[in-house]
Parts: sequence; structure tokens; C-alpha cells
Amino acid sequence: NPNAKVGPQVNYTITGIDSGAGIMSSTTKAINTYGLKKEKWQLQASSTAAMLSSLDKALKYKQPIVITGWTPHWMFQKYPIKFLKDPKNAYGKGEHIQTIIHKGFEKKDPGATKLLKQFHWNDELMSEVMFKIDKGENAEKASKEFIAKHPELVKQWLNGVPEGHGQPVKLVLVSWDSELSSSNVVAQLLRMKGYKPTLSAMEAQPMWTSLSTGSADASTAGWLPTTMAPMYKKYKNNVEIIGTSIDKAKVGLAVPKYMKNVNSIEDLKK
Ligand SMILES: C[SH](C)CC(=O)O
Repeated sequence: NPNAKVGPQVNYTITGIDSGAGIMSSTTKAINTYGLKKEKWQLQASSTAAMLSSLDKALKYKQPIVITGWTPHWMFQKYPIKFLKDPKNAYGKGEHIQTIIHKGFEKKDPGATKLLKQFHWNDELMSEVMFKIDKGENAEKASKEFIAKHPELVKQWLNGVPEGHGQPVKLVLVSWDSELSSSNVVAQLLRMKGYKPTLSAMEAQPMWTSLSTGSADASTAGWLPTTMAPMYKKYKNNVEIIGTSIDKAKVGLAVPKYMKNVNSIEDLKK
């Protein structure tokens, strides 16, 4: 019944992703900021895959659901869902995806750092890789195909980057499709210049810890200034933001479009 109260229809539950993700701390903040706590709204942690399969099922049976959503991601192309307005900016005014290195890395490897600084693209270009990954294609293969298709971009990205002579570059990421895309393209670009990149996928918290201790060199998974603010604040003395790979990203809550009366986070209280 589209006019009934939203809360009871979804058991006052927001379907989230892995508990360490920044979107989860932003959602906890939103539950407080919008007074949803009073009505016992809760955030269910699971994984990106589990959230997407719950979304898929809800849409199949035209059921109501509230999920943690973000772009760039293929969910907004694949599914008829919409972001809820966030008038109190609990999720920030608009995010970027930034490239982070361990504080000492630029000194150790200025060449690889120059490549990382020059890596910049947009939602549309990332989606060429992300959609193939969603269809089950190997991320490295999809990255090689992207690079073969965009020689002009590759020329910009590699402009002035010195040969790597087998220098190792330890990249870390969280396995969101956006980061699988950017990390594999960056790894391929590094290989083209003779560096030896490794990719380690992990939860958001250990990703930041490894960048701060130097057990990792770099990551293209810095969802900032709001989403990963708690982690950046904790480790900012040992890490450095050296660039932005995606200028326009968006993080928030999303619902199926058939939930016609739910267009703002405020509407969850109706
Ligand atoms: C899943 S992306 C919004 C990044 C994050 O939540 O930390």
C-alpha cells in the first residue's frame, strides 16, 4: 500500500553494506540527524553483494526497501531506483573519489606517484569497465580492453612518467566495482611503464591502516570529504591525498521508484 507508513513496511530497516564502509557511518549519522532513532530505525550491515541481491529481490516482487546507495555504480542504470533527498547533508554536499598514498611514498617512488596523480576520469568512462565487471568479466581483462580503446587518455595519464624498472607498487582497495575498475586500470598503466603493481582487496578500515603504516603504498578508494572522513581524520598524519580520480560521486539512501511518496530521508518518518 503506497500510502501506508514506510517504517513498518521495511521493518524500520535500512539495508546496508560492509560495516566498516564510510557509507555506514554516514547512515548512522543520518539516522540520528533525521530523528529516525526515536522510531527504532536500524541499519543492517551485510555486504555489497548481499545488499544488491536484497534490492534485486525487492524489485522483483515490487516490495519496499531502503538501501545505502552510491554513484558511480551500475545499480542506478540496472535498477529503477532513486536517491532520497538529504536536506541536512548527512552524506555531505557531493563526494569525490581521491587517490591516497602513504606519506613517504612520493619520496620513495616519484615516478609511480606522478602516474597516480595524473589518473583522472569520470562516471561514464569508469562505467565502461564497471559494467563488464558486473557481467562477470575479469577486472584485469576489462581494464586492458579499456586502455586499448582510449589511447589518447592513456597518453595523458602516462605523460612524463619515467620507466619503473620493476619497482613494486602495493595498491590496496575495497572490492566495490568502482575501485575494482580504477585499481585495475591504474595497475595496468603501471605495468605498461615497467612497474610491478600488486592489488590487495580488503575492508575499508584495514585499507586505511595499511596506508598509514606503509604496508601499502597507494589507493584510489578515497571517498571524501564526508564518506570516509572518520578514517581520514584518524590517519591523516601518515597519509597524503595526491589527486582526484572522479570529481563527482554521490552517496546516500536510495529506494525503488515505485515508492512514490518517499523522496527525502525526511519522508521515512511519515
Ligand atoms: C561504498 S562507497 C560509498 C565508499 C564507502 O562507503 O566507504
